[in-house]
Amino acid sequence: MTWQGKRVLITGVGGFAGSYLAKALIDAGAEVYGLVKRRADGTLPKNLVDRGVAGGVKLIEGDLRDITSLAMAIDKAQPDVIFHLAAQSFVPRSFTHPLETLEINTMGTANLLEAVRMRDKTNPVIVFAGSSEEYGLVISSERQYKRALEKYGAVHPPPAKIPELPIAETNPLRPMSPYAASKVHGDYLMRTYHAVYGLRTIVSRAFNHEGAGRGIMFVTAQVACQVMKLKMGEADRIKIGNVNAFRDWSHVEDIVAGYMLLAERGTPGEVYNQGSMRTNSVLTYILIALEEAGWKVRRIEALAGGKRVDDPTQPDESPAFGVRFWKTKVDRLMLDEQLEYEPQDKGIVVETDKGRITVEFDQARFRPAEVPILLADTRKIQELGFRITKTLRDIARDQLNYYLKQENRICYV
Ligand SMILES: C[C@H]1O[C@H](OP(=O)(O)OP(=O)(O)OC[C@H]2O[C@@H](n3cnc4c(=O)[nH]c(N)nc43)[C@H](O)[C@@H]2O)[C@@H](O)[C@@H](O)C1=O
Repeated sequence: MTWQGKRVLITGVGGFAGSYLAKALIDAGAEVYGLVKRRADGTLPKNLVDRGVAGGVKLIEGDLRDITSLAMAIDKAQPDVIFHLAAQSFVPRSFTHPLETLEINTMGTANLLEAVRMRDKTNPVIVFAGSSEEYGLVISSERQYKRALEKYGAVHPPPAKIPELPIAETNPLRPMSPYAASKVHGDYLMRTYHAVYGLRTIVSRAFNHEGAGRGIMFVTAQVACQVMKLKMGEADRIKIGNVNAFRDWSHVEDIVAGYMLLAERGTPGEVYNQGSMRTNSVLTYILIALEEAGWKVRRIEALAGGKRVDDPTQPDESPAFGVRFWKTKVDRLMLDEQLEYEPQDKGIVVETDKGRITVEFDQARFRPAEVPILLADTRKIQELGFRITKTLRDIARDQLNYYLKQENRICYV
């Protein structure tokens, strides 16, 4: 499929991934319509302005909770392809605002599918932004399985093999937040509407994706913004939550290319992971961001004492879970379960070539339940031609550069 002249509707076009997708589609020659919520002040979404496509996207006012507005958007856009990205996407907010999350993510998805079923005559391809969060409680070792059973009482369904990594599309879905549950519902709805009504729905389960302009409440943006503040002398420490979590981080541009690929070559009714087939700890992301900002990290140690690691960012290429990927010495120690930082460690002192930096644990940033580790098996989408082009250091550099501008350095959570 060529994108030249194709009519595309993006829900969530003003969001982080939506704005990158709009840019890529416009560059490819598509006619892009974007659903945006009414803005009383008449301003354009900052993401669209930052991507340079504020004038290029045909904005349609609408709200996922209002099916009439969705029907009108479909009438107006007459789309060949719909990318359904709009969502309440911040996991902690879903714990404090579960109903809002369900309304937007679950009912909103149902509204969109109903609007397409009732109004559309062209049967567009619909690519749905599912999420790696749907996999949730992934079991990585016997020890972690035992701990999960102690903490949650049950792991359902029980793991067929341990480790359950890397995560294939056939892995069990064990959502660990209202956000994740809302995405599981959307995922199943998409496939139901394919099976029952023949809608051409394709589910993407993207793992974490980052880059310049990532929402400030997400961890990579929190880290990059705070590191830049340190560099500019505007802060004296970094505040963070759980540094033991492992995530499969890709650059948003790679994921957006994957969304387009799915629309072009994906099979309706199917599910595709999108990710980097790497996994790194939040701690590594902090240390890498410090290095990309100009510090050389020599050693780390718990603030409360102990858990000392020399040369923590030393590259480690040894395989983990049968996959060979870039990681650090500190990742390796954490994956081997030799190292884990607890809230009572209070934080970490990072010794660098230019002095010590404090990374302080902030209790408010820990979650009621946590997804411990994510590592994508992306062989299915690779068969369509999917490739990752950016490294973790590329991602950190891109995010740091965004915070060189003072007006972007608003690190509140
Ligand atoms: C694919 C998936 O990706 C995203 O979900 P997420 O993985 O929850 O992303 P995050 O960047 O908020 O957290 C990553 C990890 O980092 C830990 N963490 C430590 N300290 C802080 C901290 O200070 N802030 C945050 N936000 N997290 C922290 C936190 O506990 C978690 O383990 C969304 O786009 C979601 O919509 C989505 O679909």
